[in-house]
Amino acid sequence: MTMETQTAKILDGKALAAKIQKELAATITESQLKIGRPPGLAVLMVGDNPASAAYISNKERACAKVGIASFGKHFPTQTSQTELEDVIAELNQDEQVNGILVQLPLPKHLDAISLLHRIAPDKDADGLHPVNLGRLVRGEAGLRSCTPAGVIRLLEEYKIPLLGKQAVVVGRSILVGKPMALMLLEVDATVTIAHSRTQDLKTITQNADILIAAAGIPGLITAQMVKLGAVVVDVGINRITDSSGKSRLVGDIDFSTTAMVAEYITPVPGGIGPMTVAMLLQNTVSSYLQATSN
Ligand SMILES: Nc1nc2c(c(=O)[nH]1)N[C@@H](CN(C=O)c1ccc(C(=O)N[C@@H](CCC(=O)O)C(=O)O)cc1)CN2
Repeated sequence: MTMETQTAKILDGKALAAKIQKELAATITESQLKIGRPPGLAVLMVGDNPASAAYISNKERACAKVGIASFGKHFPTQTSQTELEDVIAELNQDEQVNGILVQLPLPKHLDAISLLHRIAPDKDADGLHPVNLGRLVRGEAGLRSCTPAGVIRLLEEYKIPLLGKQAVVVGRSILVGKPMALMLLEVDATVTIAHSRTQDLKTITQNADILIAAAGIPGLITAQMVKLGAVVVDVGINRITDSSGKSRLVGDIDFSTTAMVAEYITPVPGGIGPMTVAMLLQNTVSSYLQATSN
């Protein structure tokens, strides 16, 4: 009896993120000689969500690697909206700080959207301010949301054709799904957004040349839902505990079965997660170069 094995090629986000970080480090070394200081990124975290704390130390390590000064600001869970707004107002004025991000999710009593509105659009390292989202809608230059920008950059690196292709995005969050759909439109894909209320998801995903799963549901997409030869991108990052009691990361795509039908697939971990961090560093460096260009 022969065992069926993976046939899809891997879209290696970890390797591409390392390459981008190397390029950014070179840019920073060169620019710093003229500018006299490094780029700065402020990361605001509220509360003690262990996953958020891990993602932040990941971002801080990446900053240190490329030469970005990171200013971590950790606040207790009960911090008020006004206190955070005041901190953001100070950071907006601080010349050492070129990028500001608020780690999500926030504790329930805080209004994340209105905090994001307070970040100066040109320091919006996560690309989630309405001005930057508006620029994306209009196809203008601006800071792009990190995860979807990472998806596009990875597809471009592997020269995956997007023009005229049927792209399906499963998920409609402001962090990923909606900006992802707009970025796919920017490169002339034909885009469908599916979500939790979509009827007959399988019929829609089976039509996708490019399938982006960003629903936050472990294993939502199985091989039966994927067209033969499709390009499958997994944005989900879900920590699950398996039957042996071990905790591990899985995506929204059932990797082992889907890899038998797809042409390309992203792994979790090692796919879009590292690309998100690389795009955050890239946004911070572009804000720095823009702010110091006069
Ligand atoms: N303000 C933001 N909050 C959140 C974002 C975001 O982009 N901006 N995205 C996620 C979390 N996130 C970044 O903040 C993030 C998650 C995971 C990774 C990553 O590199 N994951 C690795 C695996 C790491 C592990 O072993 O745990 C991988 O996929 O290879 C990067 C960024 C929610 N909040």
